[in-house]
Amino acid sequence: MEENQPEFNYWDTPQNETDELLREVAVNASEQEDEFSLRPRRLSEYIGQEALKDELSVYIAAAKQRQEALDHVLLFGPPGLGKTTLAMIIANEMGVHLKTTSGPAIEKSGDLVALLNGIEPGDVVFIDEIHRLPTSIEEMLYSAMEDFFVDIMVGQGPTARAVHFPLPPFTLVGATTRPGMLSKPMRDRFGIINSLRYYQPEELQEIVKRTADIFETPITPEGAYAIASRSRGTPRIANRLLKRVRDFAQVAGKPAIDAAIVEMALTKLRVDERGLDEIDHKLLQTMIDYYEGGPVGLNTIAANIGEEAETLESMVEPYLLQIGFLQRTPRGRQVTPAAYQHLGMSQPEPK
Ligand SMILES: Nc1ncnc2c1ncn2[C@@H]1O[C@H](COP(=O)(O)OP(=O)(O)OP(=O)(O)O)[C@@H](O)[C@H]1O
Repeated sequence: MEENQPEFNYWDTPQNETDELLREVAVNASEQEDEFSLRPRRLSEYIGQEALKDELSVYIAAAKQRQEALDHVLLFGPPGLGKTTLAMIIANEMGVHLKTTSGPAIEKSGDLVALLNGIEPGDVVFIDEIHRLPTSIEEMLYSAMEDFFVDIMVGQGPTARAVHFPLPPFTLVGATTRPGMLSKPMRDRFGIINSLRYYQPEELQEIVKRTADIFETPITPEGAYAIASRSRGTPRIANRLLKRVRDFAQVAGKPAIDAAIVEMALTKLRVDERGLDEIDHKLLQTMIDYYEGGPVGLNTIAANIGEEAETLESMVEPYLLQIGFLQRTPRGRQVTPAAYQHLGMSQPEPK
C-alpha cells in the first residue's frame, strides 16, 4: 500500500447508503426466516448432490488443516436447488462468518466495500446471481479475489483520490443460474467450480420427510413421494408444495399427509403429475396452438405469454428441457413428442 494513501472507512464517508442496504437486508431476512429454519446446517444433513458434497468435504478439510481460507467457489444451476444453503454450510463447516448479498444489490464501489468491510480471515462472502454484477464492480472483484485488496476512487473532480483497501484472505462463493453470462476472467478466478443437478424423486422424498419433521406434521412415505415426484426436481418447490398440502390436510382433518390428500391438493393448485404448472402449460400450449410446436424463438414465446424471456430461460425452460418436453434447436425451441403425449394431443405431421 502506498504510504500517503489514507485508510478508508466506509462508515465515515459522507452520503453513504448503508441504511438503504440494511433496510433491504432486514426485509429479505423476515421473508427468508421460514426458509432459513428449513436449511440444513451441516454437509452431512444436506441431502443428495453426493459428488459435489464429497468433493467439497475434501477441500474444506484440507483448507482447515492448512488453516487457510477455502478457495473461491462458483456454484451454478437452476433456482431453488440449494446454492444459498450450500454457501451457508460452507461457512458453517469452515467455522467462519458468512456475509450474503446478490449481484443486483451491488451497484456502486461503496456497496462492495460495505460488503467486504469488517470481514475476518477465512470468512465466506456469498454473492447470489453473480452474473448480474455491474462490469465495473466485477473488475474490482478481480483484485479482491486474487490479491485481497480493492482500490476505489473517493470524491469527485479535483478532490477525487484513490484509496487502497486491503482485505484478509476470504472465500467468495458465487452462485448463478446463468453460467454462460459470467465473463471468462471472472470464471477463471474461481478455484472450485461445480454445478448442482436436479434431484431424484427419492432424494426429494427425503427432503420432504425432513421438512415435515421440522413442521411436526405426520406424513406417509407415499405422501412424501407424491409431493417429491411433482416438485420439478427442486427442493424449494418440494418444501413449498408441502406447506400448501399441509394446509389442505389440516382443514380436511387428516391425521397425516397421504398420497390421496396430495393428489387432491395439487390438483386444486393445478400442478400436474409431472410437476408442470400453469405457466408450463401455457408455454407448451402456445407453441402448439400458434407455432405448430416450433421451432420458435424464446423472445416470441415470451411476448405471446406475457412473461420475461429471462424468466422463461432461467426458471421455466430448464426443467422442460431436462424432462425432454422441449428441445433447443438452432432455429428456436421445439415441443417434443413426449410433451404432446403428456398433454394428450397428437403431433401434427411434419410438412
Ligand atoms: N440438499 C438439500 N437438502 C435439504 N434441503 C434443501 C437442500 N437443498 C435445498 N434445500 C432447501 O430448499 C430451499 C431452497 O434452497 P436454496 O435457497 O439454498 O436454493 P438456491 O439454489 O440457493 O436458490 P436460489 O439460487 O434461487 O437462491 C431451502 O429451504 C433449503 O432448506
